[in-house]
Order: sequence, then C-alpha cells, then structure tokens
Amino acid sequence: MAQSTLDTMPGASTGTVTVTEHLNFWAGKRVKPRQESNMEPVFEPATGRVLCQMIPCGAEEVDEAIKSARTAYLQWSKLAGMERARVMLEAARIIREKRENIAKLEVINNGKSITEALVDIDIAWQCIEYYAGLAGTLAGQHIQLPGGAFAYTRREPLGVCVGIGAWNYPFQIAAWKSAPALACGNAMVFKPSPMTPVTAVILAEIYKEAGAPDGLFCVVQGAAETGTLLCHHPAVAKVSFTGSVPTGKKVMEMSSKSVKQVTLELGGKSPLIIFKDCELENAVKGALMANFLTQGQVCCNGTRVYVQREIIPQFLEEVVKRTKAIPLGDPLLDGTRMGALISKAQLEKVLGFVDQAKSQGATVLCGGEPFVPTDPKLKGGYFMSPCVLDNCRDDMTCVKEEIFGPVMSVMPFDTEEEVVQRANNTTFGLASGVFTRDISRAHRVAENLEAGTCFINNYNISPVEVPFGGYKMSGFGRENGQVTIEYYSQLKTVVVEMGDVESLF
Ligand SMILES: NC(=O)C1=CN([C@@H]2O[C@H](COP(=O)(O)OP(=O)(O)OC[C@H]3O[C@@H](n4cnc5c(N)ncnc54)[C@H](O)[C@@H]3O)[C@@H](O)[C@H]2O)C=CC1
Repeated sequence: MAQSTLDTMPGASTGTVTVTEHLNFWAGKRVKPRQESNMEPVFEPATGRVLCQMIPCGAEEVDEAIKSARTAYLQWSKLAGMERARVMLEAARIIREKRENIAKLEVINNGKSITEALVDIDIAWQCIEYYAGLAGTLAGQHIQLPGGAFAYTRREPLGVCVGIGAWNYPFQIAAWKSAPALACGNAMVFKPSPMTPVTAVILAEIYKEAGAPDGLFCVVQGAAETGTLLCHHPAVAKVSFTGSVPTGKKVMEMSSKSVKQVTLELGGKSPLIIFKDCELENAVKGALMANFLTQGQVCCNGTRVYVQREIIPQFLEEVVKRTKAIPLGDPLLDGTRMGALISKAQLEKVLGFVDQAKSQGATVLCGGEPFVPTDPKLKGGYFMSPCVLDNCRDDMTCVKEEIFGPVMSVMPFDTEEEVVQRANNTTFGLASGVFTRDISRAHRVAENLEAGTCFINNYNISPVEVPFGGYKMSGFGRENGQVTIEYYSQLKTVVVEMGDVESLF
C-alpha cells in the first residue's frame, strides 16, 4: 500500500506537503471522485501554495454515500450501547496514538498554530471517549398503567445523519458531530468545508480501523451544491450544521421540506464584560483567549469587550502589550501562537473591517495590518497582526458584525444594568463572559445575558462534558454534554395490554 500523507507527517514542514489521495470515503474505503472537471484548489494558508484539489461530489456520489451509511446503520443500530462504546473507545485510542500527525496535517490545511491544533485533536478524542461512556447508559422508562397494562419507552437512533462542517475546526467538528450520533446508533455522512477537506477522511479511516461497520462514517467532499444534495436527500433523518447564519437558514429551509431534524451552530458577536473589581491580569488573559484563538476565527469569540470605565487605561495598556507580543508566523513551530487566516479572501475581508472601523471613528491601538514573516517560504501566507480597537461604539460595524478574524473591539461602560442591556442588543446569542470578584454579580449577569454559554472569570474553554450552542440567531440544538443525546435520538413509546381490549365499538 502507498504511504499515506499522514505517515509522512513526522518529517513534514510548512510548504512541503501535497495531498494526492482521494478525500471521499464510503463503503469502508477512500473513493475516487467522478467529476474531476469541477475541481477547486485548496491552499496551505501559511504559504499560499496549493495543498490539494477538492473535487465535489455530485448526486450519484452523495446517493452512494448515503446508501452505504444506511447499510451500516441497519447493523450498528442493533448493537448494544456497550458494543458501540468499545468501537468508539478504540477510535479514541487510535486518535491519541496519531494525534501529532493529525494535528500537523490540520495545521497545514487550516493555518492555526500547532499548539492549538494539538488541543483540538485532544478535544476530538475526548468527545468520542465521552460519548462512548454514554452509549451504554441510553435507556427508557417503564410506566405502570391500570389493570396490569404498562408502557415503556425506548431511546432509538434517528437513522442516517448528515454533518456539515466549517473550516475553523475541521477535525474537531467532525468528532463533535459524529461522536454523539454514533453513540446513539446512527450513521453519519459528513461534508467538510471545501477549504479544509483533508482531515475528516482520516477520522473515517480511524473509525473503520476501530471496527466500525463499512459506511458508518462517510465523507463526501464539496461546497454548497453538495451540501444542498445532502439536505434534500430523502434518506437523511437529520442535519447538524456549523457555519454562517445565512447558510444555516438555507439548511433549515431545505431540511424542512422533508421534516428533517436540524441542529444549527452558527455565528456570534459575543460580549465579554469586565468589571472594575476583576482580577485584572486574569481579565486581560481572558480577553486574549476570547479574541485570538485560531486567528480570531472562532464562532463563540468574545469580540465585544465592555470594560468598566475606571479601569480602561490599565486594561488597554496590558492587553496591547500582550497582543503585540503574540508570536506570529510559521504555524508548525512550537513557539508560534498565531498562524495564518484561512484564505486570502478572509484576510482581505478582515482587513476591510479594520479599515471600516477606522473610518467610523475607532482607534487602532495595535495590529490590523497584513503581516509578512521574514521566512521567505511564508511570503505568500495569509497573515495579519492581531488588532485591538479602542473608542468603539455599539453602532459601529466592527461591533455589530461577526468579523471572524483577530480583531478585538473595546468599549467603556458605567453600570451593570447598562452593560447587560447593551450586551444583549444583538441578534446573536452564542456566548458571553463576565470578569468580576463579586460572586452575586457574576451569577446575576450570567442569568441576564441572552446567550447559550456564559463564562465567569475565564473565556473559551470547551470541555466535552459541557453543552455548547446558541440562543437567538446563533442557532439551536446543542453539541457536547449529556443533552446532545436528545438531539441524536428519538423516543419510542410501547404500550402493552395485559387484559382484554375494551372496545367502544
Ligand atoms: N460561526 C461559525 O462557526 C462559522 C462562521 N463562519 C462565518 O461565515 C463566513 C463564510 O464562511 P463559509 O465557510 O463560506 O461559511 P458557510 O456557512 O457558507 O459554510 C459552512 C459549511 O456549509 C456548507 N454550505 C455552504 N452553502 C451550503 C448550502 N447551500 N447548503 C448546504 N451546505 C452549504 C459549506 O460548504 C461549509 O461546509 C465566515 O467569514 C465567517 O464569518 C464560517 C465558518 C464557521
């Protein structure tokens, strides 16, 4: 067998890798794409080189993948939870074994730093391990009825589920969606973002190696057209989507045609509120964690930073000092803490937001410019210096819209009541954060913020045991935590008569 790209990772460095293997996966193997004429180049963000070609799946291929998933589902759904758990635990073990190679390939395709990618891969196997633990606990209820009759409920899978992923956490999203799906007895067909096609197929290989039936986790490549085929397919029971609000709305609309269940993880413009009684150093660290992970391309980022007026000077001084010190450059080097944005278009879009902020009256305290590393191989990369904007107002575009880049907007506030009202004045509601030493205030603010998550005295930690998802236009349904079992299963009621039928007729 030819050496896989993953096996070449130990010696790989930025600018050296080309992926030529097939990136579709169903019926237990990688599948050659049919329509090479529609291929699109995929770039390595740190260099701007072509990493591979993404060749979208058409209707026949989507149909084949779904049929293959359906076959696997019929077998997998009949296993006991503990039997499914065994396969999933083995998959988690294999990911742990290959974590460094998977993380490296993720960096080459996504541009984030290796330090972060390793965390992403760890969260991926932890998620699979967590749901493996829950697989054996799925159970129904027994309900006694008059005359010895009784009913019981069974928690059953939905069938073939579709996962549609974004490019910011390619491998982790595939794990977050497949782990609860598989634990409940479903099969999944996953479509990664066309910009990050290379690691989901590795997860498919790992599930197979772990003993999953052929077809249990399939990967189809493609963009909007392939996504549309998946959302319209009559044999699909559920779509779990991560991405932008406009696409999420389309997914919901398409899924409604055949009444498919939907989970939507959409964007955000989350508020981070810093009170003057906070522990300032932690608040500063929290603000950096809330804004600069994955070059700021994180849906739950706390990009509207509200700081109580009295501490604004100290806060800004410290935040700017630390932002300027973020090591930016080759994402595969251990010391790097910020890599390249996903694409040239994304870089230009983010720089455009900074220009617009300036024209609307914001002050750039640092960054916000294209960054050209000294290493010649990175000259074509999509780097920008992380940016802190001061003198922002709630009506500015940079404060209202999701930028999806390393841009923090800072605004003063005076009172708790005022800041909570301003924080909630958005159509989004994914996350929020508060820094204060006053515990009553912390819990009161958490209660009053309209968001799916509120971090108290920290930001952007996402343990797999904890539910994650949005309020308002940030979506619905949850990922992670016990509750997600409910989004990948359905309840059947079985009513049992022990006596004679009392017929009215
Ligand atoms: N909140 C989040 O987690 C994310 C937000 N975004 C935001 O969205 C912007 C655009 O990024 P995109 O990757 O283009 O996001 P997108 O929402 O268009 O794409 C997300 C996924 O949906 C698929 N898709 C696109 N059109 C579809 C359709 N009609 N039917 C089914 N699937 C479809 C894409 O191929 C991709 O796999 C970013 O600049 C960012 O602001 C992007 C990614 C993640």
